[in-house]
Amino acid sequence: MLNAAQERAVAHLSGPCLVIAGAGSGKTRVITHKIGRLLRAGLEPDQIAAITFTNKAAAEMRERAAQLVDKRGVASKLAISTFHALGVRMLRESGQALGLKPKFSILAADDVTGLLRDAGATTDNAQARRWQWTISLWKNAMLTPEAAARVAENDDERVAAKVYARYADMLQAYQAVDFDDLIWLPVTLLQQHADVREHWQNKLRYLLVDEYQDTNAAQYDLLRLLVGDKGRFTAVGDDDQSIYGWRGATLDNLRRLQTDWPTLEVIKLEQNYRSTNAILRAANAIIHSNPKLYPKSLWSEHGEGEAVEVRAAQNEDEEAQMVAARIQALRSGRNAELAHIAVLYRANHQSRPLEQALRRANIPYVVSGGQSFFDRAEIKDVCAYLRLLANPDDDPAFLRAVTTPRRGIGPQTLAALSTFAGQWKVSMFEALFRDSMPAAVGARPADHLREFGRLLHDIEWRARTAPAGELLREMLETIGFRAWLEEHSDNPREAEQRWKNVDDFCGWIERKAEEDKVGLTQIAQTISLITQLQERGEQRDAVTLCTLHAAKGLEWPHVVLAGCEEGLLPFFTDDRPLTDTTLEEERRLMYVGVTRARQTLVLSWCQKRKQGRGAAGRSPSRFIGEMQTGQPKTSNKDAAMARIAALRSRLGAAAAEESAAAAEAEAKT
Ligand SMILES: Nc1ncnc2c1ncn2[C@@H]1O[C@H](COP(=O)(O)OP(=O)(O)OP(=O)(O)O)[C@@H](O)[C@H]1O
Ligand SMILES: [Mg+2]
Repeated sequence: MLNAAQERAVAHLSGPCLVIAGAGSGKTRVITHKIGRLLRAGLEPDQIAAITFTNKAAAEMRERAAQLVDKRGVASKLAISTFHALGVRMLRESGQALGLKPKFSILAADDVTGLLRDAGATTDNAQARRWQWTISLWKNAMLTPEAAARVAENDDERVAAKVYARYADMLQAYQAVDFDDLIWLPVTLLQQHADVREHWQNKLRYLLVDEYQDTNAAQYDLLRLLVGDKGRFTAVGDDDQSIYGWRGATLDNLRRLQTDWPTLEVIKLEQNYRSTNAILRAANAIIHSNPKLYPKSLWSEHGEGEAVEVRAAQNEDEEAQMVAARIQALRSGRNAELAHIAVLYRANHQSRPLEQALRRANIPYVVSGGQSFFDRAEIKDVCAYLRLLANPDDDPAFLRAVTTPRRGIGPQTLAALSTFAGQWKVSMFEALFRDSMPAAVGARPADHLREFGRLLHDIEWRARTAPAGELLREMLETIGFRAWLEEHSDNPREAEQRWKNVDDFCGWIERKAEEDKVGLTQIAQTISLITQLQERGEQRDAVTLCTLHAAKGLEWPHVVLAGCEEGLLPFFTDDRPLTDTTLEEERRLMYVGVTRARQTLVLSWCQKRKQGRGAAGRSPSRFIGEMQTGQPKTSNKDAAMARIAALRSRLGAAAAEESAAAAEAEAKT
């Protein structure tokens, strides 16, 4: 169940303990087992606090802990949560000391942007977001508005500090906190109020922290204040998986742990229990190029396994089709469950072509830790029309479509229509055509409603002959959807992006209709089926689509890492060129991705990718080269190795050997 080193970490209860080890070596397992050990040592479940990085990870940990401590009800009392959720709890219970009422509200990111627009007396959303970013960094560095004003280095920052001061007053007046406050207010609370500090130190007798490498300075302070000088805590982490530097996470926290607690027991785990050696070799080779805080090399007893594959595609659509084909091959060839397959990527926008290809191939999927293309408001709006076409009795779809755009139909009218439909036991759409409907909702609203009904009837009728894409575009034109988007977006750029999404969606419908030789109504039926399944959460056997950041800590038997290209992974642009620091962080991100795979791993990249209105040529990620040679290289050699990778994947293994040998020779010179 546990190896010797893990057992040592679990058994060490007397003082502070740090487990520092590579991916898949069982760090999270140490935490769950240690929870069990602490319970057996006599601690009450609510005296144990375990901190994870995401809510999803917290839920998973509670599940695993429940299996270990078979007593019913015990696991639900454990304080397993994210740092932020712990902060909420502390503020609700003890925030009065800071003048915060227990019922304070927590602002979402766009609420904050709105407040900052007011605080800075501007309508410029982009400017407000820049302030938001700066203020967030200040809060994470524990700087008050006054302190921020002192450290501000230029005019922009001085203005931001003024906005910060006004924003802080607004929060106080509204009894509201933002996300960053959830860490630094508890820190302030514990620093300034000895009685509160004592209270929480007695309440939480043992602290366990997963993914410690991604904590920031404020979180470290919270940890230190909570455990006091007794040092009753265990932190586990991997310096090679630190991927939140851009949000202020700092590896200094690993060093600080050793200086702040001289008795710290540091335990390393070497054996990996997750992956095959082919995958681990790739991971080791990539991370080898980064400077080392704690050198380590992963190995496992899972045998060599299948070679890591590199595949090139012409563009992102072809890449997505290739991913879909790969999934089908895994399913039919090896009987793989869809839940055992993940497609990972660097940037959220990469999910769009992937989602479209999976839908076209009827492969169920879930998008985790990011927004699905099909979840975007504008796409859901269009889908509401399609769902209504597929099934006129779909009342939720009716409600969305009939009010998008507004058409002069208000909530009262809809409430009256709903009551009327209920009396007649028909759907709202069908109710539109009952003779007594106008009497129930009023003459004018009835006209608007019927006009909407006629529009849909007309589309349904024409869908029998007209090509799907054309019809859909025409419908969007008729209802004035683009103008509506413009009205309901924060700024022209956002409106344009949203319209582009809709346009993409129409293009996708067009292609699907041509390929499957079907009309709009049939397509609408497939779409509505998948959409509803996803909304009801009934998608148990589904492929996971996930950004690399959200994939941390998770594992799947089969992984495809899409978009392994220069510019995307590592990510950089002309405005944001790579520095040593960002390149190292990108490399760790690649390492996180590669180490999610248990049995098979495919890395794919595109020779061309859409950019603005055109498409730009791309070259394979330097990390592919690093993986294939296993050596850190000079930049010259990089380019040659990238060409080798390109050749190998383009020509297929056998044919590539000859050309690759030539390129390899070139690389040596
Ligand atoms: N001693 C062990 N015996 C058998 N399986 C183990 C052992 N330790 C860990 N595992 C398994 O290995 C896999 C990886 O473990 P775990 O997720 O705890 O690693 P981790 O170090 O937290 O990885 P990451 O760095 O990705 O978060 C899991 O499936 C876990 O159940
Ligand atoms: Mg883990």
